[in-house]
Amino acid sequence: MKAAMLRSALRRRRSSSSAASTPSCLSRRRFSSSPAPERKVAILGAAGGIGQPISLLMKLNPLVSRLALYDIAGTPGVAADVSHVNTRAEVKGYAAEEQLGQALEGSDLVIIPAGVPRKPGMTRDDLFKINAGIVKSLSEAIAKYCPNALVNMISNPVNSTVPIAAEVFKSKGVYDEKKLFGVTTLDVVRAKTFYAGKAKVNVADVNVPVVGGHSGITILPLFSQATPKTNLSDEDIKALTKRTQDGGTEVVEAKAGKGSATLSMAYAGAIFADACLKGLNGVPDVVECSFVQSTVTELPFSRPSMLIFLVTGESEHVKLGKNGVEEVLGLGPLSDYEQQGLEALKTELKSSIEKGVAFVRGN
Ligand SMILES: NC(=O)c1ccc[n+]([C@@H]2O[C@H](COP(=O)([O-])OP(=O)(O)OC[C@H]3O[C@@H](n4cnc5c(N)ncnc54)[C@H](O)[C@@H]3O)[C@@H](O)[C@H]2O)c1
Ligand SMILES: O=C(O)C[C@H](O)C(=O)O
Repeated sequence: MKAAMLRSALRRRRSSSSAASTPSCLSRRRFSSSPAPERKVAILGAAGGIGQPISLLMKLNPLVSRLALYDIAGTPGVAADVSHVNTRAEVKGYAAEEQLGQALEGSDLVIIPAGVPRKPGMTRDDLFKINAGIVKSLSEAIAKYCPNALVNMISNPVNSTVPIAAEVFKSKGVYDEKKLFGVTTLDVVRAKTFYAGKAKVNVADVNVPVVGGHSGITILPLFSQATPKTNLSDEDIKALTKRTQDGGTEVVEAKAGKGSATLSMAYAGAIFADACLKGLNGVPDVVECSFVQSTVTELPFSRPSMLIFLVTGESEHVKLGKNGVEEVLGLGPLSDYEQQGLEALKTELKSSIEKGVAFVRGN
């Protein structure tokens, strides 16, 4: 049932006009004379490697009317620079911690790329030590100043930072699982690019769902559901899966100590943020993959308030609506290889989720 719904939603999405599937900053709607509803977007970590290009992309998005750029370093320059772009959004920079409240107040959507990136030889989990604290304090501020905003978590390790934010929101009594998203769109972007290259099809026509979390084997691309259908061999599918799982490391190594993916991430983050804004604005059939809480699981709730993402933590196809996640669409039919991948990722994903939860609970 869920699989059929998913297929039909994805079909609708592919066949629909640009409204649901083309990022607004890339669509001709930016020349439209009728403005979309007022929407405030806050970017926390706006002066960083991801923060700067995603600030620009959100400034280009006609769905944004106010753009709040917050960082603990370098904000004034970035805000002044971006503010000169002649598009709808009014840009304001917020530079110090005491300005965080103002940056967040009235936000419909908060995008979080704050935190340190990997260097060669590191895992995403190695970032936990620093980034967990950053995400916790930013989440506390969101709970205080804009508890109803949608939150797009980019900071790594996503498999733990999303549970951290959820636990903070729960502790403040403002948690709504429909509004918290781990941004895994970059895995989808990569899977599409690599599939199109291998299958020699037009990348613009390609769709590949990616489920699971956002780290190594927890990233599970579902090439069996990729469209257009092609006759790639099992070996090709294995190689594509591995390359998608290692995509972040490929960039980290190529940057040789100067950080991780920033430009492709900003692109992916802007696509996901745009989908959230479209959902808020009531555009129908907006479907993306994201790391969200879900009760679609065969596992029992082992602790009453423990986070159970799908099967202890899966990315999901979510249909976005006026309140955030409107519907979790499920995994769809998996090949044997994907089913094995799903089983294999559970242990790591479960432990990353529990690590995040324990960090906030102090145990
Ligand atoms: N989800 C994904 O797919 C994905 C992809 C790429 C990178 N990332 C992650 O995104 C994060 C940022 O990467 P980057 O390359 O932009 O790093 P960066 O170091 O270039 O930028 C991070 C920014 O965060 C700011 N910052 C630090 N602490 C802050 C705080 N308390 N409040 C506000 N801002 C703060 C820094 O001043 C800096 O400007 C990393 O954790 C990285 O691993 C995630
Ligand atoms: O790989 C990283 O550390 C950054 C990010 O998660 C990515 O997938 O590019």
